[in-house]
Amino acid sequence: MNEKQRSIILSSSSRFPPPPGVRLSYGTAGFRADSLLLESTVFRVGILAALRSLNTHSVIGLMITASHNKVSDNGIKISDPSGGMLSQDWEPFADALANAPDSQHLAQLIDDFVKKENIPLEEAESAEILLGRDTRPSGESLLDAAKQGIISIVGAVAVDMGVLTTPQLHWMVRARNKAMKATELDYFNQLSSSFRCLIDLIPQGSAVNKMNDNVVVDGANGVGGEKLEVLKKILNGLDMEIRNSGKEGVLNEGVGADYVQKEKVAPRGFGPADAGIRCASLDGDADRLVYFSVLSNANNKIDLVDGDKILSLFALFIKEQLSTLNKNEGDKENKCYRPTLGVVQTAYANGASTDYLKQSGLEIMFTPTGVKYLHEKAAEYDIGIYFEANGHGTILFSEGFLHWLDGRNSELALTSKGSEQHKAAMRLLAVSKLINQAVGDALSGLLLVEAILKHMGWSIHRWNELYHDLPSKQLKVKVVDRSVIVTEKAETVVVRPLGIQEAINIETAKYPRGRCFVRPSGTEDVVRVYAEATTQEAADNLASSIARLVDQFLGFGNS
Ligand SMILES: CC(=O)N[C@H]1[C@@H](OP(=O)(O)O)O[C@H](CO)[C@@H](O)[C@@H]1O
Ligand SMILES: [Mg+2]
Repeated sequence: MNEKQRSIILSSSSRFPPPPGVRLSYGTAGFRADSLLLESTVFRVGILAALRSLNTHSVIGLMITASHNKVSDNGIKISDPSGGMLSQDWEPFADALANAPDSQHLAQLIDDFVKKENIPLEEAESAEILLGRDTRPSGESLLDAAKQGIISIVGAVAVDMGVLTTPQLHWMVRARNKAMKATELDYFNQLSSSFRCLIDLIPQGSAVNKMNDNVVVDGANGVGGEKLEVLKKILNGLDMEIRNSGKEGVLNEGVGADYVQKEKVAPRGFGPADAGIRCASLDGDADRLVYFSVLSNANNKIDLVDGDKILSLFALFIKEQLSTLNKNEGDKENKCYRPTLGVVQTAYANGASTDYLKQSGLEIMFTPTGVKYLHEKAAEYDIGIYFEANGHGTILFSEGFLHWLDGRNSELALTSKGSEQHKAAMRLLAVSKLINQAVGDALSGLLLVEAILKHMGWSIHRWNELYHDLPSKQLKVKVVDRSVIVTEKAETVVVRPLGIQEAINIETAKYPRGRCFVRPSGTEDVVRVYAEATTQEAADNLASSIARLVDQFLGFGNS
């Protein structure tokens, strides 16, 4: 890099010194920490985003959020040109930048990296970064730090898109890079028109009643609730009530998808009066969605309808539409394209969901935890559906399949307009527009669930009855150094330290249908334990005994 560029980086970075003694890592979903520690990291990620934009000759996104974490935390993550997560081979550079001890080291790192990757710094006027933030109070000043980082690469442009959900920002980045309309209004219009299309295609006589019509949504006191209020105004055909939309109440405190899924209780603002009603919960940046219904016998207990069940509903619907589309076309090879359909889960998927999906004839793949892995795998199919149990997921359609489907749809419109086949083609096209192709999106996921339930004429109870979850339990164990745990087989087997897995196997074998695995968290300084068994008591006991084992092998020796 030239002297001018170098001196700009040196002087601007000296205004954002890193907090002493803090080591940050890009982790499962970007950098996350107490917001007071993040200014320097965010500034440096701004630089990285500008370099990434130059390197890919595309628009890059930068989102300031800590999702479901407490309001005093914040974080930053990057959207790649496709709208997906930052390419994993840049993560070590992100880590190195964030942890450079001073401006000199930082400038040197950048210089080395620019040379190594052949980044055309002299073309910086073509770098453009879209910035978004959630509703956290620290967001504004952190966004400013990110801007300072971006503009310290001479010529790079930062565009502040304001308060957004994480999936909205990813959607915009993807749309911009495909030269499509990319404003927030375009996003809302695409969602509402494709939703309307699915509603208009609902078979006559589907059992609809008032109870089935109404959905109540917990907005986690965050950006999702706020945006849903806007979407609701332009939506047609959905009776929706939004609570915890952030006007009062603290972000993620006793509310939101993470709380509902982990604690299995109703969020604040919901109670016995809601018994039987279909309810949904978003997380703090609206990329996760779970459903629930409040049980009448108090204690705020709920029936949880988690990401696995959303996945099952989507898979069922897609499979049904595909088989309708391909009906009677057995001998006409050219018309009958058999797209590959795959489902992607992690080890946290409830075993009952995996059994159900297998019995339904679906191909299931497992990846390690973290959307970046699931997304990558799902993209290998013509239609790839992925979900984490916690409610993050989406449906990906390959360009090739969409191209074929478009053609088939036009053909059917001419030869058999309004036929079942034609409707199936239109539904699949509408789903591909409704569901976010960049990342899991609670807003678009919610609309798709609502449309499918209406299509099937199902209540939340009917949906929940698809299969019965096996009782499960999750625990966290603090250990001395969680990075010593190395896992294989999509995190289901510990290969290091030696001996742990054998001990886990012996313990698990004591429980009928017992399943258990441990892995180091990518977002918290803990080891997570997951156990499943035929009764809640057995799952609890299995989880506790494995947690003790982990502590014996790796902990501080308290057990
Ligand atoms: C068990 C669990 O829910 N893990 C979450 C959590 O990751 P951990 O690596 O387990 O901390 O946060 C990730 C990012 O939000 C999410 O992708 C993942 O599913
Ligand atoms: Mg989130």
